[in-house]
Amino acid sequence: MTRGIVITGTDTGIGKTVFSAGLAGLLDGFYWKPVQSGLEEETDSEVVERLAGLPAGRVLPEVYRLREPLSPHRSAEIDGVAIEAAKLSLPALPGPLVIEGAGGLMVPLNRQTRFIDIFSQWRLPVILCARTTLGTINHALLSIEALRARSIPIVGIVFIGDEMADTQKTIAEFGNVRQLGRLPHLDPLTSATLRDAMIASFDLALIAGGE
Ligand SMILES: Nc1ncnc2c1ncn2[C@@H]1O[C@H](COP(=O)(O)OP(=O)(O)OP(=O)(O)O)[C@@H](O)[C@H]1O
Ligand SMILES: C[C@H](N)[C@H](N)CCCCCC(=O)O
Ligand SMILES: [Mg+2]
Repeated sequence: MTRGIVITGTDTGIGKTVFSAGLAGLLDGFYWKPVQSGLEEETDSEVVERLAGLPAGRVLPEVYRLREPLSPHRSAEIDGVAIEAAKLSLPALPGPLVIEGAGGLMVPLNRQTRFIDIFSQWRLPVILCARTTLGTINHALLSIEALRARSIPIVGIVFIGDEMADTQKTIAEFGNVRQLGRLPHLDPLTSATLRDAMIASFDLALIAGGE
């Protein structure tokens, strides 16, 4: 297993946190959301604590907790906080770490740095999460191109939602990426249904094997 894996996505609100919770649970690992914007609703770390089924202490504290549910750069400005990339250094841990960004790759942390710049420094393998609904081909292929332009290793793509066989195949072919699996919409979404769906939908060896 690699020491860490970055979960990014084509957009915000597509299911990165739910997939990250499932993956951290499956790996019996740790979860880290370094920058959380939006504190009024359940935070991503709290969602993972609820869904991953991990023992206490496996969800690391965020480095930045920003009040407004906006792009982190703006949320930080409103809170009077300057996000410093140097503070987002990788923690050393005794097990695999699942790291979630916020939104997609080009989301800014401040007026100079975007998530993709940090991912590029970390040099960790990345899993790209994508919706299956219309519009996703463009978002997914642009995201893959941006990762490749920076030589960021791509483990593969995870789809979230109802099966769209041609869409998934088209992205995998044009993007030259592996399809790691598809997490269906779960109702109810609980720790148990998520764990069962993760086991049924993903081959851990494929994910843990890296690029
Ligand atoms: N597989 C799923 N089954 C049921 N509901 C889901 C699933 N995936 C995501 N959701 C729901 O969709 C919403 C958005 O998901 P999630 O918070 O994981 O998105 P995200 O990509 O992490 O967003 P952000 O960019 O804010 O971190 C949540 O309400 C979540 O419970
Ligand atoms: C508030 C939201 N849930 C995320 N935490 C942040 C998403 C930032 C998206 C910015 C953008 O691409 O316009
Ligand atoms: Mg999230």
